[in-house]
Amino acid sequence: MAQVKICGLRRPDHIEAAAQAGARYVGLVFFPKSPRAVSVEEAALLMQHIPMGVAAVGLFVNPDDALLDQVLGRVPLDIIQLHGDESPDRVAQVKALTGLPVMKAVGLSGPEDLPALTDYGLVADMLLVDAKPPKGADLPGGNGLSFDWRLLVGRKWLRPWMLAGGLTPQNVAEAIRLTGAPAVDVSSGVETEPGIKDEGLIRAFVAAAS
Ligand SMILES: O=C(O)c1ccccc1NCC(=O)[C@H](O)[C@H](O)COP(=O)(O)O
Repeated sequence: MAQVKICGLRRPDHIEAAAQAGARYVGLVFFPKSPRAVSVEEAALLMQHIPMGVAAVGLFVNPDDALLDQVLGRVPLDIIQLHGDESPDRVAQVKALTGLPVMKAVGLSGPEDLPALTDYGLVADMLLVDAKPPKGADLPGGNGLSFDWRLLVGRKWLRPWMLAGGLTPQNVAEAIRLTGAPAVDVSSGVETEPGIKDEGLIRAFVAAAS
């Protein structure tokens, strides 16, 4: 039914499990405050376990040019995911600087947040439609929170998009049915605790989404 991205992978065996299960994207988090963060060295090693046909997505939060250069000098990512407060202009700059497709995360909590998807659709290559983090949250994503999927019913954007936020093996099929999402992204829903992925949950999620 939908393509799957498993985000926040930190172990080679989990990357291999995700790929074998049929995930089309794996996410590596370059945000030090995250329990899923990887160093540049760790990421370079993890890349060796990502097979052809599976896209490596690097997740950044308000990265400066130096961080992007440093990571891309060692880690041949396929897609840059921007998950901070990056403006549309900054999205365009990152595309130009890196030469890579950029996926911009947009947090939703109500209809007032929907216009941002149109704005970013003009510059980003892909959109990640996520739940808006709670005020004061430590992380701008990966909080295991969902939003009201009915906000998305009947809507279309200029770019390919993924649905994220509080998805689990139990609810992902219903989320896809309701929203028509062509792709889905998960982190907390395939973990036993923050940052600790579970192979069985990864397999169950991909099976439920596909
Ligand atoms: O996962 C993180 O730790 C993270 C940290 C900082 C910014 C974004 C982060 N994750 C974003 C993702 O791509 C998640 O997959 C997405 O927000 C859904 O997360 P979840 O609700 O936990 O499945």
